[in-house]
Amino acid sequence: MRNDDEIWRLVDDRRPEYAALSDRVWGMPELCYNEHRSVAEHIAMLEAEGFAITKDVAGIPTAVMGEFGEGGPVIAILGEYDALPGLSQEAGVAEHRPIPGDGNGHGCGHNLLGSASLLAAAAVKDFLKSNNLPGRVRYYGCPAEEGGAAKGFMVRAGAFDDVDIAISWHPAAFSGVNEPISLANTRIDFSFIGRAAHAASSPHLGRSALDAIELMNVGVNYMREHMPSDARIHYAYLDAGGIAPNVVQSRTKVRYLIRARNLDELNTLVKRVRKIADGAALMTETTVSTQVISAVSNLLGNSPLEQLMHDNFERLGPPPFTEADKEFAAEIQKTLRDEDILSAYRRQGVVPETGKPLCDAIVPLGAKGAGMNGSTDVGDVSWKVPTVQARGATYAIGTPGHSWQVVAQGKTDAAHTGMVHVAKVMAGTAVDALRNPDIIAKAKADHRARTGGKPYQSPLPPDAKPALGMSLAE
Ligand SMILES: Nc1ccc(C(=O)N[C@@H](CCC(=O)O)C(=O)O)cc1
Repeated sequence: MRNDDEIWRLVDDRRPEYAALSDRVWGMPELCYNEHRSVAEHIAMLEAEGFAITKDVAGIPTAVMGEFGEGGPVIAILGEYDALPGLSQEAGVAEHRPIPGDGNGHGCGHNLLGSASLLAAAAVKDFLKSNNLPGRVRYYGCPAEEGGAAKGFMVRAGAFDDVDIAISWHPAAFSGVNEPISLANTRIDFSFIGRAAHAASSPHLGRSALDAIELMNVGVNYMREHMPSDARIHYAYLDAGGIAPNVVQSRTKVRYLIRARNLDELNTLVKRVRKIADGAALMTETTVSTQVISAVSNLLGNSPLEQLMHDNFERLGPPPFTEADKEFAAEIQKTLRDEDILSAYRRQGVVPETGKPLCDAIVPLGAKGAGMNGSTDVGDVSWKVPTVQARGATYAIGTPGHSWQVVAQGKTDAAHTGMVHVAKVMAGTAVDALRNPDIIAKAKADHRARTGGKPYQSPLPPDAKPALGMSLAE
């Protein structure tokens, strides 16, 4: 029997337990640093599997690490389990049907992300055991990917200092090695303080903190034409100053999310946004203070690991979706526009096909897609240690990210099949690296060449802390 067969069987055997874990986490969608029940599910599974468990990684109550093995290289497999606000949705239906409750939903598929990564780590554990191999496999349960930069705080606290390589994945419409392109970003809250006054009888005595935000937004809107074209700036009002139009708003808060190709471009933009905020405060005779909520680096690729993971994809073939899987995916596609589907192909750099609801091929390594204009805190792990990510098909082609359609497809057989499939790819990649130290040496050399040997620098200001217990709308 080939060893890669053994590792894949170790993954397959666990499908029922890990599909159930994913479904339970789907059913308790928790946000940014509030994933207490979800991490408890992951801890219970780590205990059942016999991992040595470290809780509260980096002082974060919803972060966990499980380790198995002795000596040898350290392979980290990264999982996530946070959900998104406003995306509550019934499972298995092809229409928008929110569930009564808190409104949260697994609109980025992190229920699958965490379960597949833990599944892969568990299979590698048993492989190490049965083959009596030196080496350590770790599962990192990472919270708050959606806006909390938890992995950045974990890296900064030293949680990856002795890791040799890191492996992760993300649910997607296509299967293949993830193109290692994402935007660096930071979230900064700007709080303005003015002076309240009767808006009709003494408006001249008031100084509007709401005007300050509006002028800041206008300033940033004018700046947009004069920034790198792939940079992004978004904002959300956290506090517009109250509901009374006849009171001059004295306190307001706006959250800015600023993104750029790399940290240098990001830092330049952040300085300009800060100047605009100061300008708005000057114009309105208000004061402004700021708090950095999160910051993440762009992704750094690693050619040897990408090749290794791609070889695993090729050996395994595409996920074995059934006719029933395709039928439901086709129902989901009826809720999408042709433009959604075409743009999904374009983003992958793959020639569009019609009448194909689910991925049935492996995206070629190096296919030139549009690049990811989103961000991920895996970026910070990737600057610290050689890192590779898969994308694993779990939903219909064209499904937009962060949508009710992702949530609706989060518990399907297709989702479970995609989860098991990508767990095999990750476990196979880990086992190949464990059995062949040369691969790890090559991955490290590639990493050194890309970073120029410069030690990792956190984009987080030294006084920034994980935004624990903070609701996203605070
Ligand atoms: N493979 C993926 C990784 C991240 C995301 C994503 O949507 N991330 C969020 C949060 C990123 C952050 O702020 O760190 C975003 O870009 O807005 C999507 C696909």
